[in-house]
Amino acid sequence: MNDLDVTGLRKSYGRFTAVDDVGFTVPAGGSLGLVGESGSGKSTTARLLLGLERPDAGSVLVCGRPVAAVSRRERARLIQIVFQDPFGSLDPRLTVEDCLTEVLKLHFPAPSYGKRVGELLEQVGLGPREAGALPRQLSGGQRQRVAIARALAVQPKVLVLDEAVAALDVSVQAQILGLLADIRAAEEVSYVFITHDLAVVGCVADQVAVMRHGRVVESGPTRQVLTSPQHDYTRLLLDSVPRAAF
Ligand SMILES: Nc1ncnc2c1ncn2[C@@H]1O[C@H](COP(=O)(O)OP(=O)(O)OP(=O)(O)O)[C@@H](O)[C@H]1O
Repeated sequence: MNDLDVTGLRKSYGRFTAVDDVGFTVPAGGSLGLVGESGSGKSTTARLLLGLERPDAGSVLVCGRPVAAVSRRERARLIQIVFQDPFGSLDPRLTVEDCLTEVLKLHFPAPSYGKRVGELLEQVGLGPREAGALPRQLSGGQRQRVAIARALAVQPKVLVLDEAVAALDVSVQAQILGLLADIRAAEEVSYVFITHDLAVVGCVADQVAVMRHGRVVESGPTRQVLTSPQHDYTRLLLDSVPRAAF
């Protein structure tokens, strides 16, 4: 069974259609890059995947379950998202340890969460020093690691990363992408990488779907799409990549 089956998604705001007949699948443990320039409908698609907005048409199934029809709590166990700027999503008053404990308490009945918090921090390359820190005492890369740990704490089937490394400098980007690749190799989780950056896609995605004006204009295995693009728009995106990353 696929981790994610997306069919015929459509979302309009007034007369403007932001997402138009978008479909893709992600197999178990797979990784899909959803690319396109600003305004192409990527973030709207992300909100539809997460069930944060209802589509006008189409469906999102995570492991065969429709996200629109399950409870919020159950949905959180199916699909999680990490945003570009975790500052906005991390509670500034909670230490890293308290932030992770809070999520674990919501989803798992256990007398002690300390061990699991330690495991999660280790998984994202953080240790006891960061456990006691507040978000403002961490670097951007460390905060993003905390956001990833928090998302993984509920053991979701699918993790959506919406421009999750866009705000980081290139060396930290590479560290986080390497970390995500290691996590995928070790856990039963699949990724949807939403990005305008084809270099990111080249590093982490098995499959890629290229969006333009709310539609998927080209999709296929990443290497194939990056090395022999079929659509003019994909070629244009590739031509505008400033660095030789693939
Ligand atoms: N709530 C909304 N109301 C009206 N229009 C919206 C709304 N959300 C998105 N749009 C429009 O839908 C289009 C797609 O936006 P979206 O944020 O999905 O694009 P994107 O590819 O993620 O771009 P970016 O990378 O800049 O976030 C844009 O033209 C945007 O103005």
